[in-house]
Amino acid sequence: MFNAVFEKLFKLQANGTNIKTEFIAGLTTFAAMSYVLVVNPSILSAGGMPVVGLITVTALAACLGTLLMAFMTNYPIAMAPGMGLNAFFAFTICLTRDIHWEAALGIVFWNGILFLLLSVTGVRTKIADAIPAALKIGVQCGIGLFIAFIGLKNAGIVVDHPATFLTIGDLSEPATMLAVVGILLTIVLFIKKVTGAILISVLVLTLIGAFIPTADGYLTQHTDSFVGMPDSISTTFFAMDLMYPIENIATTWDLIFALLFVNMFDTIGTLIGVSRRANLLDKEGRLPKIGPAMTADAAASVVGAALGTSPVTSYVESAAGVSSGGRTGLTGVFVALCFMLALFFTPLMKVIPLMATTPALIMVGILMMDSFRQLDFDDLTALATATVALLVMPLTFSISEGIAMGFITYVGIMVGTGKYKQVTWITYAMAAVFILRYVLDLK
Ligand SMILES: Nc1ncnc2[nH]cnc12
Repeated sequence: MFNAVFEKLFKLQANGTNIKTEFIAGLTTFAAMSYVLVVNPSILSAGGMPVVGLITVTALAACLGTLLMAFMTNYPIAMAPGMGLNAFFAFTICLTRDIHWEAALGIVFWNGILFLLLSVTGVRTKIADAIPAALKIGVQCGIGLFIAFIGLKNAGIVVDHPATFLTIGDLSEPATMLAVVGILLTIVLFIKKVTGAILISVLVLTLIGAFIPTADGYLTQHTDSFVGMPDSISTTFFAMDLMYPIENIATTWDLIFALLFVNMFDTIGTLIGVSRRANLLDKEGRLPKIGPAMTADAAASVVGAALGTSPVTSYVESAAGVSSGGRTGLTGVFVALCFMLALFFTPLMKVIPLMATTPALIMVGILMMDSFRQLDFDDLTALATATVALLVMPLTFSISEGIAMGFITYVGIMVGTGKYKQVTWITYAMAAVFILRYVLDLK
């Protein structure tokens, strides 16, 4: 019976998949992105939000956003409050600008509405189509490096350094060492074609972590109970101050614009990157349902603001599930279910160490790099454009900056080499907006 319903809703056969594959893909994507349940509350509370209930808010936002994407597009793309976007919310809007979190949620709401308007009017689709093919490859690989970098940072394998910015961490630390072992384990499992390799490694690392002592207990903290009722979200639910951004438009417009920019290009980059990996692009390299995908993404931010979190966005970690075979919205339905179930395991969720998710992130990074070979290495314009995007993303910790720099590089080279007639006006317009944004320092 389920077979028939799922077949009808998600066209499993036509997409070369089945319920079991989609189930494993859903678990894998969830495993790769589950850190959001721990990290998002800690970042939002750093901006002054009351921490109680934020795990519930994060899980609900991820669940609803992912379901929107699953049913509106049938793509295996999961959503959750985005990293980077949450940092912008907490550190720039709340702390630097001294705006109360309820007013900041109002800013997120209006950003979502504007985003929605751009999506339903098709402006965003035109923008996505204007991205040159080489830049799309650079974006996919750059996101791979970005996500691998998040993993390396979470595990302490790469740490900051006052003279060189970055350096190798202390690999004699048991947690860091375990992450390194986990990375190798994941790669070996993948080469051996073990189904659910990423998920297995997260679970193995969490288990081993329970036996590794640290200064304050064990790496995977021991807990008396694994299950419990979720915390209430009454403090943040519909707490957004919708009038603040309107009444203070002179001081909030640039924040709304910045959020809109980052959100839009994070989304475009992620959608293109993940769908390239899932072979969802058509012959011209375009994503057929990019319009509905963007609308779902924008609507999720509005829902997120109402629940009480920073913008909800398409997650690059979806590439983990795609790598284990996920091809349809059914993957997303399983991800959403996992988020719902995780709520009742809040005590258990709290003990999965951050570093246990590192191998998943590194593996996704490695897999996303493989499309670099599709680049025409004899075409220096393509190579330079893709390389700039690829480098800038991890180094600036931002998908958007990578896209911006890639656009500017591409247009700069085309104009400089006299091929300016081959560039579409919308690509020129995009490059102009990016240049203006840097010149006016609208970050
Ligand atoms: N901002 C973001 N965009 C895409 N994927 C993400 N995964 C975590 N944060 C993300």
